Amino acid sequence: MPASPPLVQAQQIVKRFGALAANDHVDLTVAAGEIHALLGENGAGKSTLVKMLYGLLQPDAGRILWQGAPVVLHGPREARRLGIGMVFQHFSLFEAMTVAENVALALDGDAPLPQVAERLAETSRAYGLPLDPRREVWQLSVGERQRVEIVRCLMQDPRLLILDEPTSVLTPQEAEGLFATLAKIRAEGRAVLYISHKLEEVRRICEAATILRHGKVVARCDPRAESAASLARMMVGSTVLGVKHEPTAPRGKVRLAVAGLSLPPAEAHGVALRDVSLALHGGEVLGIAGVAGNGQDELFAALSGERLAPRAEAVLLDGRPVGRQGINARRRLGAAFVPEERLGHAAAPRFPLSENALLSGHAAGEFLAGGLVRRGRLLGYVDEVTRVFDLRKGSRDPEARALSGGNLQKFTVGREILRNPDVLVVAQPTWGVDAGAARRIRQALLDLAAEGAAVLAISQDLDELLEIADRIAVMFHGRLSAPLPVQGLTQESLGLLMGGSGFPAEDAA
Ligand SMILES: Nc1ncnc2c1ncn2[C@@H]1O[C@H](COP(=O)(O)OP(=O)(O)OP(=O)(O)O)[C@@H](O)[C@H]1O
Repeated sequence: MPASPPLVQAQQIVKRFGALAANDHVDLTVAAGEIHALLGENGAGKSTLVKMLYGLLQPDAGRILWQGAPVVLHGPREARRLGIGMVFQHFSLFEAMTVAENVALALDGDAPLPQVAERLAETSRAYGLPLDPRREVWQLSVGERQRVEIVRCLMQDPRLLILDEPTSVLTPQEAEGLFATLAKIRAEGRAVLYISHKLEEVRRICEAATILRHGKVVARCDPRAESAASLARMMVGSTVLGVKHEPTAPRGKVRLAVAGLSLPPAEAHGVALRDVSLALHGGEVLGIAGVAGNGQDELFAALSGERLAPRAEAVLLDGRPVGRQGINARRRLGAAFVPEERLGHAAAPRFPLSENALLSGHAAGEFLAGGLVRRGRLLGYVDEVTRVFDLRKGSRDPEARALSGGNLQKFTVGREILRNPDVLVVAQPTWGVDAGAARRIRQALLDLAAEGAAVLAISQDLDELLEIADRIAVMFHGRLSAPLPVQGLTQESLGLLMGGSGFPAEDAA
């Protein structure tokens, strides 16, 4: 009996953006019942390839075979009809609508809402992805939003599920839940094409991998037989080293202080900040750990001035009370901020990088002369961020949305670090960047601190915090623990704190 053809094959796919070959004769084969990793540096061409498999982009050359037969996918609807589903890095949910309404909107067909809600509840139960169909999306944590996207995709009964960096914003526990779901999907004979920069998890859950570099396939392997280091080497083409860091006790003067800050939730179901205090010293990296949705976003907003404190003295920058001042005033005093969401919050998608640099730099008078924008300096600044953070992009000053996710992350972090701030508050500094770029960003944060700046890093990546922080504090239900020296901490001890141990009993209830 002839063997059945692979579920999907891409053969000699070429995709160009101007002069740049984002995919250069790429071959990829995914079998049914396989979790197949698609690996590569930021900008290697992974998203471009999967967008073609999902009908969002058309190849310039090459062909796609579905169960052995050539297909031309003019759009996602055609891809879905074949049995291809995709969950993107950037979510596409309407905040003001309920989970069920969002799902109903995306389904091809016009099933009545109660029926959709019922199927949704069934699917979420069957795959261990708990969701309440009646909740509005703005109330959901990042992890819950991703669940909505995955369940919505599964409701279309895909044979191939494409996941673009699904765990980059998940806690370890949420990621474990997702792996259990993927195991179930595989056991049903479905295939998963899995894009991730987290090489340890790729080794754990994937049985095949295709590795891209500069748009070309450079290797295929069984990740289970590799180490994270050997996978990184194949991706980057050279050995990726760790950062240089000797954690120390705080020595410099206090540059950022928060004193007894309480803030009601910004929205009906948001998190209240409760009596938060911290003192961040020059020369120090303070890590903030916590399960998503425990007040980290609210803390970021209060530190940046996007939300004002009730009292000016609740937030001090180099001793100056700034609690009642907005983000630009705080920038003028030497602070810089990198929010978690890079497209929409950290960067305006349709603005070129130069204008995005102006957006955060103008407050401190950078790039301006006599009220006019100094365009040459702005472009020079984009060039510098590009050089120092190794941005890969198709032109000198593209729109933010034309950058690959990881490259935009490098830009939004690099833009602030190169301003040499005295205080840097950064959320998820290496979200979605490859191993080499993560090392570069982490080292740059450490170098900034070594020069006397105070760095506060909010991150869900405990390995990252253990690598770069001098002290780590944990957020739970809007409270912040006392910071602990990193030397005595482990994943496990942090995990316990993140679950509420050591916090007042009424919080853990
Ligand atoms: N619409 C576009 N216009 C111009 N260039 C683009 C466009 N989309 C992607 N590119 C470029 O194509 C290259 C490949 O991008 P792609 O998003 O496929 O990379 P990736 O491997 O998914 O990266 P990451 O890990 O950062 O998500 C990048 O250099 C990117 O700047």
